[in-house]
Amino acid sequence: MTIKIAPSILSADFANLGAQVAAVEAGGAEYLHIDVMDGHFVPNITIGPLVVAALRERSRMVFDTHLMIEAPDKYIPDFIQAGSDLITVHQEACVHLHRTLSLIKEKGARAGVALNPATPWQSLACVLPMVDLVLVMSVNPGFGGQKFIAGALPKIEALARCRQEQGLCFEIQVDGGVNRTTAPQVVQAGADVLVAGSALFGAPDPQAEVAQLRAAALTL
Ligand SMILES: O=C(CO)[C@@H](O)[C@H](O)COP(=O)(O)O
Ligand SMILES: [Fe+2]
Repeated sequence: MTIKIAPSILSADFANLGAQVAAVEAGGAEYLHIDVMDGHFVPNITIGPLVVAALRERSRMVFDTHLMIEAPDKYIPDFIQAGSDLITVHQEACVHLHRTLSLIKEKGARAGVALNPATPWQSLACVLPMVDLVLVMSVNPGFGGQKFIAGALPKIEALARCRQEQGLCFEIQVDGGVNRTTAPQVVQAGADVLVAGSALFGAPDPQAEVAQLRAAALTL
């Protein structure tokens, strides 16, 4: 079994962002998870396209941009232009989800959709064939360092089952409270991509911690 590790820069030292990103890339992380917050959809404000463009000069990782913003269509082209490979929008923030996912693909990126802990996976039934990734939030979005919500596990299992039954190929990503203890649970449930912020950037050696987290996740 293979999984991908997606360090969330929300928990990085922003005064040393280039070095922190280089460390997790050297540690073998496949995706760089970039949390974009607008102070409306979630009660926090973070990163814009300028930061994505600056990091793009320094990294070859897949840039995985998690948009926690209202009306995302307005900013999707800017984030893709800045170097995002994958754009994930929230189901709860999209009035016309099909249109938004189509826009991401038209602009040349992979399309993901995220679900808050209170949102049932069945709300995605009509768009699953067109998405590249489903992000299951295992905390309420807005902040790093929160406790894992175990209710995410049956949702991951149901999505993995649906994917198999329908012959679909989207990745299942889990975001929030993922650490050496919770990682094996989410992988057993069927997750392919693990986002980790505080567990990686809060570790004494973030570069080494990427491999430690991967090893722990695959301990079945
Ligand atoms: O999207 C979010 C939070 O809204 C996440 O990507 C967090 O940044 C994950 O942080 P940890 O829970 O791993 O510390
Ligand atoms: Fe995130």
